[in-house]
This record gives sequence, structure tokens and C-alpha cells, in this order.
Amino acid sequence: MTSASPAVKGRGVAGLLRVLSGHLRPFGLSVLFAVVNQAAGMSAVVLAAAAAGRALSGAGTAELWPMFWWTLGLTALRAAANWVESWISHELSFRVLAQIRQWLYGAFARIAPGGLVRRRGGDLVVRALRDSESLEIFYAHTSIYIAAALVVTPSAVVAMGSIGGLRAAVALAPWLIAALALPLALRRAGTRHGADLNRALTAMNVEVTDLVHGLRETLSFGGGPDLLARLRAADRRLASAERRQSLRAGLETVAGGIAIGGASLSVLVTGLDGGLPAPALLASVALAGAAFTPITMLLNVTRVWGITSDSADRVFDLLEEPAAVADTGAAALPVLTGPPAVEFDQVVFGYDETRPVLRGVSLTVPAGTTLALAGATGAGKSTLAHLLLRHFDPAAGAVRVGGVDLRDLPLDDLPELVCHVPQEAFLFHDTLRANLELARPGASADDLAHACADARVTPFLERLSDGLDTVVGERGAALSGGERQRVAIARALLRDRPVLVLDESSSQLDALSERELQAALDRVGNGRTTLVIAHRLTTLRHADLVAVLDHGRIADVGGHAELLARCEPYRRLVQAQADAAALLDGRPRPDDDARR
Ligand SMILES: Nc1ncnc2c1ncn2[C@@H]1O[C@H](COP(=O)(O)OP(=O)(O)OP(=O)(O)O)[C@@H](O)[C@H]1O
Repeated sequence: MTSASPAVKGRGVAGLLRVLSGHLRPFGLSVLFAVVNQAAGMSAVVLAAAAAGRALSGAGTAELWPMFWWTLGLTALRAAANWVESWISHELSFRVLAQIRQWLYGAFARIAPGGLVRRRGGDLVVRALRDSESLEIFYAHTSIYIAAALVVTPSAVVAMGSIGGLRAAVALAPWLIAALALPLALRRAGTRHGADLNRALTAMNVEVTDLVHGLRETLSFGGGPDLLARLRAADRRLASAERRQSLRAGLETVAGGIAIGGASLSVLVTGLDGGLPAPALLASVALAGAAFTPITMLLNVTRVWGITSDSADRVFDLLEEPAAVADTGAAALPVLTGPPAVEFDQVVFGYDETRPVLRGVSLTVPAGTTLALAGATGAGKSTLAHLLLRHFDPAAGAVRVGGVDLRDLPLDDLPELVCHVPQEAFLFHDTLRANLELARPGASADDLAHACADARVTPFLERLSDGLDTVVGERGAALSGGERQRVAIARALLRDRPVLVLDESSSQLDALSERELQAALDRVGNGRTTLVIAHRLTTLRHADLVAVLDHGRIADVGGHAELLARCEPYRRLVQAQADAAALLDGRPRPDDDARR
């Protein structure tokens, strides 16, 4: 998933054309049919006008019928070419867009999750969907119309020369140039308007995404009016960006219309002045209008060029965004005969250079044991776990699994060694079975049953109406927090990797749930090397070792009882827990007997 590095470099048109260079055959065919379409359409109009001129000059039906049939044939050819052009060009654009989207998904995977924390979800959705959709106009229309206009427009001027004479051709050419001049003159404004519109739309999308995800919190804290005010402001910005864009686009349309009128009038005056016969005069005037077809079609799409080019920049920016970690390792996975040891060796790390979070952490999780990380909030526990999952690389020092520095392994190989159970596991809006099979596609009924039993999913599974085929709702909304965590543990059991990183839920549990969860954790940790970010005393007591992180340094490592006796920061941590007093006093908690 991390590969698929795009072959595009450069922004805007350069990037767009570079992508197109991989699809030259369908592009060439689209241009060919666009030329046939436009040339046939123009010829049909000119021929019909010439026929009308001849009829007015008293020509007989015998002379007019062949012109009629030619006009009909050219119209039919135009229709057929139009259909084929539209078919091939859209096929081309969908193919290119599918490729770009694949690259975008690859980019998400490459920069995730380290790089994604800096980005808003709504912004990424706009880039993956709307921005890449905007490029459709370029691949299905703009690029093809530019190429066709380069062929058809000069041909129209030459045709004008042969029908209406040199003076008519000279009268037409400046208007054709004038039609392109205004959009070219307004190009900078168009680019700015496109960027403004995209920015406003992204801001709107981000607000709406936040609204959907945070509605419960917003309403319960009475933030509804503020939120509505923010949405209204985003709406106003969007409307004003759209207004500027459409005012400029309208101006360009008007300019195109004036140029067509001016060209027809100039050719008419020149023809009349030169004493052109009626058929040639009518054909010239018709051609003066028809010659604008390629340019009009081009102008229709270049009106949104600012949006297209800005979208291209945004897509290519994302494609070129460097990964949070460099995927340069080529070492083979360590050959394991059992769970490997995990070692943090003098690890230094900070999310930005000015503020170190880990300040020389050296810590070993012996093979096959469970080490619980304890520490005050912000001490760096999750950060240490991030490094073991290679969401980031240390600035100094090394993280090793089975003696191999993680940076020496290809990124795609790491999931073979390490499995992550996050604090809030993401559950897809799908059945429980599909959510579990994510960890082991095609898992047998037995595999699923064992994992569910070991992770203590079975007790609540029996209460669900459709068992494993129950749809768990958006992000698993149909399950409780504790149930979601047990599903996450079942996934880890199905995944069955030798090293486990477990970010324990910090939510308080009742005694029964606590016992169930601990049983599930014991089962998943069995036979694995486990690093657990501990939030519960039960976990600290059950762990083989506890490491105390204090302001990015290891304050002490040992068993729970040892640390209580000798490590002041640890004593303070334990005391801070809701039931610490009972523990220190030796007063048994309701479930203590069962665990000691
Ligand atoms: N993505 C990030 N970007 C910048 N700073 C971060 C990021 N994630 C964490 N931090 C900072 O790094 C420090 C350590 O955070 P970390 O999440 O590792 O602490 P923790 O010990 O796991 O805390 P908790 O128990 O509250 O989860 C904190 O000061 C935090 O604000």
C-alpha cells in the first residue's frame, strides 16, 4: 500500500501533461475525432449557406440536391465523430483519474499516520474527490480542444481565403485572436479566482466534516449558535468566491459573443465591398461564425481553468509530500523461533525540533513478556508506541525488533512483525464479521469463533440480533466502548503477530467488564512481546515489567510491587488513580482476590 509512487513531478499544466504522456494513443484518437467533429460541423454549415446562396441565385434542384446530400452526410459524420470523441475522451479521463486516485490513496498510506496528523480530514476528502474530479475537465475536454483548435482554426482561416478571398481571411483572423485575448489577459485573475474558490470550498467542507463528527459535543456544550455562525461565514466566503469566478467567466462569454458578431460583420462588409457572389458571400459569413466553434468550445472549458490548475497543484502537492518515514530499508525480516525482544536504544524524538518529547529513552521489552508503560499525561508513552509502529523515526538512537533496526526493514514488512490495538479502534459501517476479517481476510468460522471467545467478544455477540452479521454502525456506534476494544483485541488475535502494541482505553470500567477485559488482554499477550500503554492499575499489576516514563525519560523499570516501594514518580501515579488509596492501604478491591 505504500508504493505506487507517481511518475509525476511539477505543478499545474506540466504535471497534468506528464500524466497525459502515459495515455497518448487515446489522447491522439480523441483529438482526431474532435478535429473531424468540428471540421465536419463547420463544413456542413458552410455548405448549407452556399446552397442557400445558390438557391437565391436561381439554381435548379438538380444542382442543389448533391449539396443537400453532402450537408446531410457531413452532419451525420459530425454526430458520429462527436459521439466517438466523447466516448474516447471520457474513457481517457476516467482512466487517468482512476490512476490519480490510486496515487492519492498511495500517498495517504505513505504519509499516514505521521503526516496525516497535520492535515484536516475534510481537506483530504476534497483533494481525493473534488480536486481529482476537476481534472476530468482537463483530460476529457481542455487538452483535446486545445489540440483540435490548433488544427481547425488555422484551417478555417485558409478555407475563408479560398471561399471569400484574402480580404475575408484577413478580416476574420483578428477576431479569432481577439476572442482568445481577453481570457488570456484575465488568466491571472482566473487562476486567483480558482484558488479562492477551492480554498473556500475546502474550508466549507472542513466545517461540515467537523459539524458531522462533533455534533454531539457541540450541542451538549451549547455551541450550536457558534457553529452556525462559522458555517454562515464559510458560506459567505464561498458565495463571494463563486460570484467573482462567475463575473469573470461571464465577461469572457460576452467577449466571445462580441468577437463572433464582429467577425461575421467584418466578413460581410468585406465580401459586399469586394462584390462576392451570393453563394460565396453567405458561405463566408457562415464560416466566420463556424470558425469560432473550436475557440468557443475551448473558452467554455478554460473559464474554469483557474479551478482546474489549482486543483492540479493541490493533487500534485499531496502526491509529492514526503513520507513521515523514509522507506529505504531492504533487510529481510528476522528469522524468529519465538516472540522477539523489542529494544529502544538511546531514542531521542520530538514532533518539532524545538521541543524534544523523548530524551534518550533506553528500554528493553524482553522476548515474550508484557511491559506496561506508565507515566503522567504527556510523558511520551504514545510517542514511544508511535516509534515502534514506525509512524515516525527517532531523531537519534534506534528501535529494534529481534535485533533488527526498524529503519532497515521495508515499511510493508513491519505489519508482519507488529500489530497495533489502538485506544479507539476504527470500526467500519459493516458487519462485525467484515470488521474482524480485516485482520485476516477469509478467516474460517473456527478462527473467528476462537478469536471472539478469547477476546471475550462472545458474551456480547450472543446479545446481538444477527450475531457476527450484525452491522455495527458508523465507527461501531452500535457497540459500547468496552465492546469495541474487545473487537480490536479479537482482530489482534486473528492477525497473530509476534509483537503487540496495545494502547489501553483510559475509560473506567466496572469490575465485571474489567475482569472480562483483563482476560482478553491476558489471552492476546500470551506468547507475544507486548508493549502496553497502561491506564489501569490492573494492567500494571499484571504486567511482567513496568517502565515509568517521566518527562521523556525512563525513571525506572521493574515489577509493580518493586516500583511502588522504590520509585516516587510511580507511587504518585498510582496514588493519582481513583482506587490508589485502597491499593496502598492494602484494602482489597472487590476483584483483587481474583487477580493476586
Ligand atoms: N502529533 C503531535 N504533534 C505535536 N506534538 C505532539 C503530537 N502528539 C503528541 N504530542 C506532544 O508530545 C508530548 C507527548 O505526548 P504523548 O501522546 O506521547 O503522551 P502520553 O504519555 O501518551 O500522554 P497520554 O497519557 O495523555 O496519552 C505531549 O506534550 C504532546 O502534546
